[in-house]
Amino acid sequence: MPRFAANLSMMFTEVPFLDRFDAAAQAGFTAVEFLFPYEHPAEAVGERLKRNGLTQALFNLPPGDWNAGEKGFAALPARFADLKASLETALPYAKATGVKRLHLMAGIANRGERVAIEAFYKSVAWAAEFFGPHGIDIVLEPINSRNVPGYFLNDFGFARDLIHELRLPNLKLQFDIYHCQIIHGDVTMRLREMMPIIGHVQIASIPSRNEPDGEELNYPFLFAELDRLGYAGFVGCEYNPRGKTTDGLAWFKPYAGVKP
Ligand SMILES: O=C(O)[C@@H](O)C(=O)CO
Ligand SMILES: [Mg+2]
Repeated sequence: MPRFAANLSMMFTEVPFLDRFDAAAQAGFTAVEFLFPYEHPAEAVGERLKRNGLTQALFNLPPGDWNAGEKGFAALPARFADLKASLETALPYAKATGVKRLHLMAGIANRGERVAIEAFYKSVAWAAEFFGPHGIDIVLEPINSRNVPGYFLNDFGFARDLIHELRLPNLKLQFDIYHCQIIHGDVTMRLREMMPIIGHVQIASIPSRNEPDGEELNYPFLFAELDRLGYAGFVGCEYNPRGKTTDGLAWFKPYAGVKP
């Protein structure tokens, strides 16, 4: 049975960020993820997590100025110093939460340019080697160009090849099913092919990015497929609830309370 993690950047936004841990636990989640914790002290985040007996499944490394449109800088050659600094910023949050995987965002850059590709390889290797001694994986997530125009990493095949080429034991793929369906389709066959390198999975309905209970994909089939494939990681619920978060959790009822 999949182990679901509530995404606290998108779910339970009816309450302030730190209160979302309590709300997720009350709803039956045993794990959480979110995009960025950096506006809050690391100790406060860790305290909410532990108070609720939650496991931190994932969060993202600092992306730069998100409100100005930055989406990370791993593929931006001129931003390598920022990349290195961002790893130091994230480390206390990783320690406070005990997270075992961090998402490194690529940034807005042209994958047709060699300098961007070289910068990305260099940043990915640096980040993985930085966090390896801490027992933390770096995960890379292809993101569709409809949601994030110009995003460097918008192809699952490119991410797979890079992971195979770099051969770093703590470098994995973040397989967001929502993005995969929009970019390529053929989700089940891609899950089967890429399972050995998948470090994290995320879900949402397609195309609306709401609860995984309808529209284009048959999620009960995909959840069973993850089990058939022996996937033991987390499944992040990265969706925008249609209404109140708890009103949209009927799909989750059979899975509530599953221990990580
Ligand atoms: O799919 C997404 O958008 C997220 O997983 C993310 O990390 C970047 O926004
Ligand atoms: Mg995602």
